[in-house]
Amino acid sequence: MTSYAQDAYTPDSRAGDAAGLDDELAEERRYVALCRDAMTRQVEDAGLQVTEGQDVSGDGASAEALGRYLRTRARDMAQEPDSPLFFGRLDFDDAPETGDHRRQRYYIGRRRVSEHPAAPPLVVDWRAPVSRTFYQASALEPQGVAVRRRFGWAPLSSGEPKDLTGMEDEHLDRQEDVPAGASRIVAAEIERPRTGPMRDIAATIQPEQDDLVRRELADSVCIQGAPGSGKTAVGLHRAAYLLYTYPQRLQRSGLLIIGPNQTFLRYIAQVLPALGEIDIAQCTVEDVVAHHPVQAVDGELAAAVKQSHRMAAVLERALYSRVTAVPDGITVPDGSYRWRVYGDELSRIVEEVREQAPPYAVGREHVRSRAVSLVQEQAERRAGPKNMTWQRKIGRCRPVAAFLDAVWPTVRAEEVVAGLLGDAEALARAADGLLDADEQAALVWDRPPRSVKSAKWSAEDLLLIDEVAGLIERPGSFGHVVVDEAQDLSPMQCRAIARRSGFGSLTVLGDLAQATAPWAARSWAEQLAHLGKTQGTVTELTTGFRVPAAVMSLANRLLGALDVDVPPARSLRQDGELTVRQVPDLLSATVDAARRALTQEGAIAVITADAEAERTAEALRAAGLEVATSEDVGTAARLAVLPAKVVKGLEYDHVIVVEPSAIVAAEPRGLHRLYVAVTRAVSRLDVLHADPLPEPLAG
Ligand SMILES: Nc1ncnc2c1ncn2[C@@H]1O[C@H](COP(=O)(O)OP(=O)(O)OP(=O)(O)O)[C@@H](O)[C@H]1O
Repeated sequence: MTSYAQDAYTPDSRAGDAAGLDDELAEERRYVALCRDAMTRQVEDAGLQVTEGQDVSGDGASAEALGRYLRTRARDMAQEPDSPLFFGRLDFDDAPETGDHRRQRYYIGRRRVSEHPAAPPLVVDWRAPVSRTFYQASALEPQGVAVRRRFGWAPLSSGEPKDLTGMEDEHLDRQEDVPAGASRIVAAEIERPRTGPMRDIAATIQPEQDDLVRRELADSVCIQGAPGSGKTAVGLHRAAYLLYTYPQRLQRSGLLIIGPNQTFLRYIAQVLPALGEIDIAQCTVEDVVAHHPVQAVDGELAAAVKQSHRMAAVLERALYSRVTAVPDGITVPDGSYRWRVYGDELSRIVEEVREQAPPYAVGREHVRSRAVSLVQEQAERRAGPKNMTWQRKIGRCRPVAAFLDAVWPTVRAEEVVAGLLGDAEALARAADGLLDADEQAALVWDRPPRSVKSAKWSAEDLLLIDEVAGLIERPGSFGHVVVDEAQDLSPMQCRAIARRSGFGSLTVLGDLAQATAPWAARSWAEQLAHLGKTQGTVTELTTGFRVPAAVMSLANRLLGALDVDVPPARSLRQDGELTVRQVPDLLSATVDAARRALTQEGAIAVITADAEAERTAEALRAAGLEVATSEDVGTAARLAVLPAKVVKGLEYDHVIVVEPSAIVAAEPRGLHRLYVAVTRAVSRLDVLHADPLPEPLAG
């Protein structure tokens, strides 16, 4: 049974029962008022704790962190006095077996609201265990729920804050539920105009999405999802869920979100704070390995080789080529004694440590301590027990240090990489059987720098440095890492992420059909192996929440030509418009299309081949239109002109794709790029072309 108070939507109508509905709505509004009061007190309390926080914490740094946290919380709450306090209600069946005939009732919202910390919540956090039922219960499996109520919030008039305006009930106890496609409240959320950055979907998470959001922390999950199927949304909500459910473990080890570029990170930046999570590291994979500024650009072949997994083996060989044969035995002075350790004994130590394959720096220390043990055995036989201070002294004495520096020298990652790129012979030795002659030639620097310090590194070099640094010393592992647009990661980028999640788990999000990088993944099994999580499970999402059916069918025609093992997507949305027009003058047609688009609500993107973006933006500006660029996505003018390379992950109400054949021709995986471009549209897609359309779209 669905009831909509403002705008009654009643398949099983209670027509004539409008008065009853109004009463119920009035009752719910009273509950809103109660929650608002409690919320106001929470804000005041948080403000108070800010002041007190500075006095109670132990040291300056933690006082600052605590103060910052509390201030942010107080600010968030203060900024949201009118935001919907809850979006759902669950009424559970009576429990006659316990003699309890009151219906247990829970309101579900983005954050917990209570009159004081120890009181039962007025609103339960969407991540709490009981909230799972809100997302999962169905007529087939009611899970004890009698009625699920969804609330609609909207401003009563324009400019007003949002108010409770409607509700939909599903009587699961009478086997009635409303499929997602038929729910007015879900439809309103999906079809709302997009302005500004991405928003959370806590109110309308679908059961298959909820399943993924709530997987356990230890599970590594990989989500292959059609465009607009909610991969990014699921990844961000999973991050928020994990932080709520495993606070201690994740506070210790941390949670990291990796996105494809800064434009994308700006676009998603608001979702986690809106869900109550602040201070979560969000960065690109380039940021992860940013040991130095990028000051050089590699040629195509050099870049491709450096991104390939074969490079990992080359680097490992190069690093361990520094571990050399033991010259001779050593003599260690110790007061009036001289201890002799023979070369074959030392060789055995080095060999055994090498076999154990610890990180390089740890290996060096193992060799040192085992050499000291050999000395210690002799010393103790002759002169009695030796303590730690003695061991440290022997470990640092000149003969032992010289032996170590000879057979297992300390080394910096930059030196190893520069040693390869600056020396064709060294590279040939390390790359023998792994890279062919052309590949090796592409890697060697034309003009080696005078010193490692003055080397100018490319983006790919930083990956090599990170790989070697990881062999020397393992970096700390995050408890969980969410990786978006993971189909585009190269094997070496995957390895950089694997090093940072070795003891943690991963949420891997992507779409093989949207893979545009030259080294992009062909299968998830392969990508998971590079990410160090072969045990990760792959789940498909095929229902699109963004792209209307008409646009999706155009995209599915492209999909057929992409040679990827991905099922066609279906859209939940029957609205939307698609036009494909051949025009004599692209620029003036683009200006006209943009003008028409501006007469409607929402955000508009003009997507062109990379080389055409600037010219197109100028033409629109010359026509008097205000135009944003990729730098101010989600913040400035409604109309943005974007090169095709930055639109991955973004969405716009109205998309104008200009000259598809130029987008396709601009790069080897141009058809994939076009697939990404056309699937950015939420409501309307205009395709403008002067040249013939690419093959799969023609005819
Ligand atoms: N359950 C849902 N309820 C309402 N909106 C949803 C839901 N799931 C996804 N959406 C919306 O659909 C749009 C697409 O979601 P999202 O960007 O997460 O998809 P995606 O799979 O990452 O897309 P792409 O592959 O194109 O990057 C977003 O506006 C998101 O808010």
